[in-house]
Amino acid sequence: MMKTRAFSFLQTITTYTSSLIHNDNPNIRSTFYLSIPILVFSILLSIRWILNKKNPNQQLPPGPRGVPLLGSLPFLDPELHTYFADLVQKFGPIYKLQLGNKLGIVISSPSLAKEVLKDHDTIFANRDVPVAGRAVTYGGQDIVWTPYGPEWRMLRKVCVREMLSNHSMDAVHSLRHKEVRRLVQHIHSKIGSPVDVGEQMFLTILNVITSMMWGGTLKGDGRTKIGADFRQVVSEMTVLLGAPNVSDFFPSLARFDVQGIEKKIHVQFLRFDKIFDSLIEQRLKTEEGEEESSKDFLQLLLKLKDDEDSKVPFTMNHLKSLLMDMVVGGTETTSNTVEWGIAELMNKPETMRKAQEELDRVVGKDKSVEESHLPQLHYLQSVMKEVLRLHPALPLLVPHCPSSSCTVGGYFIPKGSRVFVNVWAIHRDPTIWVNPTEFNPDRFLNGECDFSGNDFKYFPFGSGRRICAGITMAERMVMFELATLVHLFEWNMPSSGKLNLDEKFGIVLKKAEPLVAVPTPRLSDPSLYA
Ligand code: HEM
Repeated sequence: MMKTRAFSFLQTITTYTSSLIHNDNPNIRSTFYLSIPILVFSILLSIRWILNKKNPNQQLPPGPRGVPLLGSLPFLDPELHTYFADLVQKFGPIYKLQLGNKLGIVISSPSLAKEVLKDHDTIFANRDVPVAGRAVTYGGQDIVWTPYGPEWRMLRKVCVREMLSNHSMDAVHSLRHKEVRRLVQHIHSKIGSPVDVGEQMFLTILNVITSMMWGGTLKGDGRTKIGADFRQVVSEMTVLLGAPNVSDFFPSLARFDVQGIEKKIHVQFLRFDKIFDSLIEQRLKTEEGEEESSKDFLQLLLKLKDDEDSKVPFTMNHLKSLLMDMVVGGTETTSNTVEWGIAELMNKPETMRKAQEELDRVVGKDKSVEESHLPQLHYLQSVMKEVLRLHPALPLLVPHCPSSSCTVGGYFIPKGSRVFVNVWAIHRDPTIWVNPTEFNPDRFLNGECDFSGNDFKYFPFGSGRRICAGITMAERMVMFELATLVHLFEWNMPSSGKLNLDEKFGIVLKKAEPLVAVPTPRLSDPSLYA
């Protein structure tokens, strides 16, 4: 039946075509020839559509229709994490969004996240490098954006082994101690006046990271002034990295940089690049005269660069990209988490009191918090987990990109799609969490969830091969800063201020309004603040 219909359809087309070709009117003939490419294109599109329909393995996930050419781009809300979460109601836990020429796939359930990050880990361990990411990492030569393969493995191994492992962290324990003491002194000097909590956390983690990397810290006036500049640069970079960019969705338009994102981020990039160049130059100069200088990360990297035997060459661009990853990737994520922690505790005084009681019990009222106390602070660990549940620093992780086409949730996911795993939405799913929007650290007290990425209802650091490279440092710094601030100070809003817990999306989630709070000393021994 089908065959007969197809045959008679073909016969009609052939007769009609032949009449047009042999038509005496030259206008009709030329119109016919002009319409051939359009006809061929339409036939090809129809064949693709029919094939997709016929083969269930090639069925794309559902999703909004969008408008011709642009797809859903005109409707994207800048608060991508909540916008994506809202669409789940209509399209379910896996849906597609046509973003210009790019196909976006949004995943919002534990079982689908497991398929992407565990079952098909190798395929999804790739990245779709945005123009802005490429611009700040010497063409995408860092850990975050390098495609999955030997180069990425080499970079990640270098970083984790030499700087971010438990062993390396233990070796530089005194640097963290020194910076946290400096933080306490600074806050104590501001007693009774408003303090920008996020800024102070940022300066502390920045100093920890830079002192580990090249032995440099900001002190005195420079700590606040230069540190605040650094913070602004990092913050602008992460906002630009998270912003939807026409150049990514229409690569052929990338050279026009329609929104000016590449230009803006390049300006910020140059500021860092200049700092890195001068640090490297200084280090190379001092090394000429020294037999054995201090073994910081930069020195190890410079040595690696000169190692001609290594299988994957380590270049100066790799070196600078790694410095960039640590400074940009490690600072805002960590400092925003502590800022959220203090804000949530201030908003729920009974949780603040519980945390303080635990600190008084474990540390005492006559001592300062040391890193050795942290494993015994079970309630505070639950506070940290709860903060990262409600406000995961990277709410959509870093988007993944399949290196070959595959099937997820029964749907076809084409090679090269941009895959957003909405960990923020999973962490607030009412079918998984009781009263999901309530800040309640008690839910973690049974020790059930950890950061290993094996539990797909809770994975603030991601999961699988691309899991965060800095978990050890992040955990230690968040806990150490949080414990110290809660143990030594009471925090209140300025009389004119109101605590605001709204979020603002960038690639890194932040508070819509910075937390500016007034500290007062909590303990009576003045030597704890010196
Ligand atoms: C609370 C603090 C932090 C959180 C919540 C966090 C979270 C994450 C997440 C969700 C990812 C992406 C995982 C994925 O794509 O699936 C990531 C990647 C990464 N993070 Fe973190 N991070 C934090 C702190 C740090 C720190 C302190 C460092 C280093 C100093 C760091 C270095 C990195 C790097 C290098 C990557 C890229 C890994 C790769 O692509 O292979 N992060 N982080």
